[in-house]
Order: sequence, then C-alpha cells, then structure tokens
Amino acid sequence: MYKGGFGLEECVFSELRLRRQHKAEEDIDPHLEISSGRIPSCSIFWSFVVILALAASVMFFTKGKKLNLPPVPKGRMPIIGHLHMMDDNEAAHRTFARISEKNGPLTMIYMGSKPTLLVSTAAIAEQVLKHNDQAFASRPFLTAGKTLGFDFKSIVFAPFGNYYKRLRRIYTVELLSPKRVALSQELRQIEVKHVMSSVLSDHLAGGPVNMTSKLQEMAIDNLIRMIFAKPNMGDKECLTREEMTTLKGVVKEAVNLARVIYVGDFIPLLDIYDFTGHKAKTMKLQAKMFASAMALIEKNKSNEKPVVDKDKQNLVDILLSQEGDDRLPDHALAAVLFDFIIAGSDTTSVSIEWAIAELLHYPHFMKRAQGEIDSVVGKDRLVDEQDIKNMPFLQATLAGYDIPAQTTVMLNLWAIGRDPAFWTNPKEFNPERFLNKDITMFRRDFQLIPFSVGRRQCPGAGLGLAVVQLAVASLLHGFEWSTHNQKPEEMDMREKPGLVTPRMTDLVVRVVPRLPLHVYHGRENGQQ
Ligand code: HEM
Repeated sequence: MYKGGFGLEECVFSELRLRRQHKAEEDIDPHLEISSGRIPSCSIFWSFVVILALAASVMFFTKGKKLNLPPVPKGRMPIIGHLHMMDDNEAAHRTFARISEKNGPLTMIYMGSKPTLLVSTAAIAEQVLKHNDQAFASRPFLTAGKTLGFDFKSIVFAPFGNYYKRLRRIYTVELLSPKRVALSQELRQIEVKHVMSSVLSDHLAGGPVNMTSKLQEMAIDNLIRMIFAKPNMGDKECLTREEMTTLKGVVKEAVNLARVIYVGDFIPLLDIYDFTGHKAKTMKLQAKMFASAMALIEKNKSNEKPVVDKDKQNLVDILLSQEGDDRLPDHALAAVLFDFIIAGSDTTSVSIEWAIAELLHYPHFMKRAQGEIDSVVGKDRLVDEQDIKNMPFLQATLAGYDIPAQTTVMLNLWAIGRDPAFWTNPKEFNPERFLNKDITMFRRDFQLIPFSVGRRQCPGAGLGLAVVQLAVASLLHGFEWSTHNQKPEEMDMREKPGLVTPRMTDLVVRVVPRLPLHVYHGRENGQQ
C-alpha cells in the first residue's frame, strides 16, 4: 500500500469518479487513462505550441487544484502540460522513471491537458491493477485508434466494453490459446531454422552479422506464417514475394506512424488544423491496410477447399469460421490481422535482441547458458521446444534481460521491474536473481510484469515467450558470439525511444558455428 500523504482511493479515484460523469462509449472514461508515452518531435510544431501556450496562458486554470491529487511535478505549462519535459533522445520510460524518482511512485503528469498517472513501483501497480483494473481497462481515444486502429475495432485501441470483451475472447480462446501456441510450434521451428541458416551464411561469407534486421524478419515471418500458412505447406513461403513486400511495407509504415505522437490528441485546437499532415497520412494508410488485408483474406478463402480440421486451420480460417456475434466484420478482420503482426513482431524480436546483447555484454553468463543448453541438447541436433523446460538458467536469463518496456503505457514496467524494494542492484543484468525464486511473469507477481497484468495484459505472452525462448536457446547453442570491432564492455547498451524500446544501435556481431555443419541443415519442416 502506498504510504503517501493521501489515500489512493481519495486522490486518483476521486479524480476518476469525477471524470466518469462524462460517460463515453460503453462507460469508458476517455480522459483519465494509462496512456501513450510517445513524444512529438517537430521543432516547427514546438514553436507553434509555445506561442499558443503563451497566448492562452491567461485562460489557464488548474482543474486539479481542488482535488486531492497525487504529486504533480513542477513545471506544468498551459496547454502543453508536462510535454516539454519529454526528450526526443531519451526513451520515455527513463524520463518517467526520473520524474517518479523526484515526485514519488505515483505521480500525475499532464500530457497536454490530459492527466496521466505514472506508476513506477510494484506496490502501486498492484494497487492500481488489482483493485481498480476495470476502471483502468480502457485506452485513450487517440487518432491512431480511429485511423490505424480501424475506428477502434483493433483490440489495442478498443475501449473496454462488449466489443472488446468479445474480441479478447477470440484472441485468448482461439488465436493465442495455449493449444494454438503448441500447434504452431512447427512453424516457429521453421523460422528459427531460417534465421540460423541466414546467420551461418553471413558468417561463411566472411561478414559481421546484423542481428537486428534478421530477428525482425524472423519475428514477422513467424506471425505471417501463423496467419496464412496452409496445412502440409512445410517451409514453403505462404505468400508470394509481391504480397509479402506489400504487407511488410504497409506494416512498416503503420509502425512508423504509430510511433509519432499526434499532438492534436493532447491539444484539441491543433487537431482542427492537422498542420503536420499526420492525421491525413494515417487515414490514407488505413485505406491501404484495409485493401491489403482484404486481398489476402479473399485469397485465403479462394484457396483450395476450406480447412475443416480446426487443428490445421490458420488464423484467417479461424476468424472466418466464427459464428453469430463472434463473426467479425471486414474492418475488424483487417484490424486483427494487423494487430497480430504489429503487436507481436517487434516486441518479440527486440526481446531476443536484448537477451543476446546482455549475454554478449556479460560473457560469463553467455558461457553458463551455453553450457546448460549443451548438457540438455548435446551437439548433434538443434534445440527443440521441449528442451526448454530443462533449462532453468536460460529461463532465468530471459526473465532478467532488459525487458522492452512498452512505452505506450504509463505503467512504467521498466521501473516496476527494477523496484529497489524488491531487487538488490536492480539495474544490473543478473539472471541468478531469478533462479530458485518463486516468481513468474504470468501470475500476479507485480515485481516482474513484462507482459503487464490485468484486463489489458498481453494476450500473446505465451506465444511471445515461446518464440523468444526457442530462438535464444537455438542461437546460443548454434554459435559462439563475439562483438564486432569493440570489447564486450564497450557495447552500446542504450535504448532508443520507440514503441517497444529498441536498442539505440543495431546489434552487429561476429559468430562462429559451434555444431557440425550438417546439423544446421538437418531439420526439414520442423522435423528432426
Ligand atoms: C516478448 C514479447 C512480448 C512482450 C514483451 C509483450 C508485451 C505486451 C505489453 C506490455 C502489452 C500491454 C498491456 C497493457 O496495455 O497493459 C501488450 C499488449 C498486447 N500484446 Fe503483447 N507482448 C509480446 C508479444 C506479443 C505477441 C507475440 C502478440 C500476438 C501475436 C501480442 C499481442 C498483444 C496484443 C493484441 C496486445 C493488446 C491487448 C489489449 O489491449 O487487450 N504480444 N503486450
């Protein structure tokens, strides 16, 4: 329980109750939310904002003053609130952690005029999520939700209510259930094998290996395979080269646009003019996303006979076989398709990348993990998913890597996972801290919540973890790793601002194969 000068109920939730009088769709409060931490980055824009801020300062009044609010950091400005404290060159979770260190574990900042809670310790996260999850289960009504989120049909942007609950059920029961994750094991193994062959080729060609781009490709290809692959396709491509290029191009554009904060969301006056053209761009892209999703869904429908064996259905088959209220309209189908790829790809690849980078940075942990993998797998075959349960150190390593704090939430998962109340030397990479500890990432252990907790927690956690574990174990098993043109201790371990806290610089490495060469080519279609 937070022991500040105010009770949590009396402060945050009195604000919440007050604002909930303005009922929005399905009882959602669009004003007070766990909201985006992305930062605008346009100096012309900023000049404009500052002028506006000065001009409007006369009209400025602090609504919150009468309320018993959590600490509000000094420096709140008219119109822009605390937005000026954000730094384009610093990952948002670091800025928020600094603000919280100064002002307390529960701090209220203003993103423009919008009050936003910064939560930075496990105890407060527990308070907020365990007892008030429903109140906080909605998302901000951002322009991105209207455009890139197909008018809030996307699960990521959908307000909490009946539609959201239906969609969430489809995700957890059909698309990402433990059974579906197990059924897709063969597809993951195909993609992991592809990435290993590609790493090997770069090594044989004498060059360093850019792991950042290879892992991005692997993560996205795995999801595309889950969505579109037909039974008995083996490791053949499930889309033509042209379809693949169009789809990946649209995904890339969507991720780039989603990364930009649209200031009109925080300063309504600016929404009218859209002078950066951002809103128009996202609307145009939505049309492209829809057309590309519909073309692929139509092709899936027209392919051969419908797949009736549920265990062999791809995700499009599953979506199209839903009946009654669960049969989603076209825009919702397109939204699911893009959500799946966008929410599931960079989160996964960045996690793998950080894990490998941390192990390169701390070579003794790399040796220990490789020793464990060798003792379970030997050197005559590749890692299999079933092996992972026998690798406690590897699992501890993946609990301890620099978890990508989803910077779109103000629940600062990065800071919570480093709460000094729970962890000794919390900022140090040390997998040993997780060994023999009864802490999981899936129960409500608030000390470690990389997938968040509560109603909006990640529905893809099982799949994400399966891909991360298989890929990291396979890559560590398959290669000796070394840094390229620098010592391990000189590696750039900075994060860059972004949706999933990517590394500041690409992970470029040198590798040497550790297994006989025939082993790398020995598995076809996921079989030994
Ligand atoms: C290691 C990989 C991953 C990490 C660290 C991760 C983390 C997260 C986090 C922190 C959230 C936000 C929860 C919140 O707002 O409270 C989230 C949401 C989400 N994730 Fe993941 N995720 C990963 C992989 C995946 C995968 C593979 C998929 C699906 C293919 C996926 C689909 C989603 C979706 C759809 C949401 C939005 C849920 C909602 O709003 O109800 N994620 N993820």
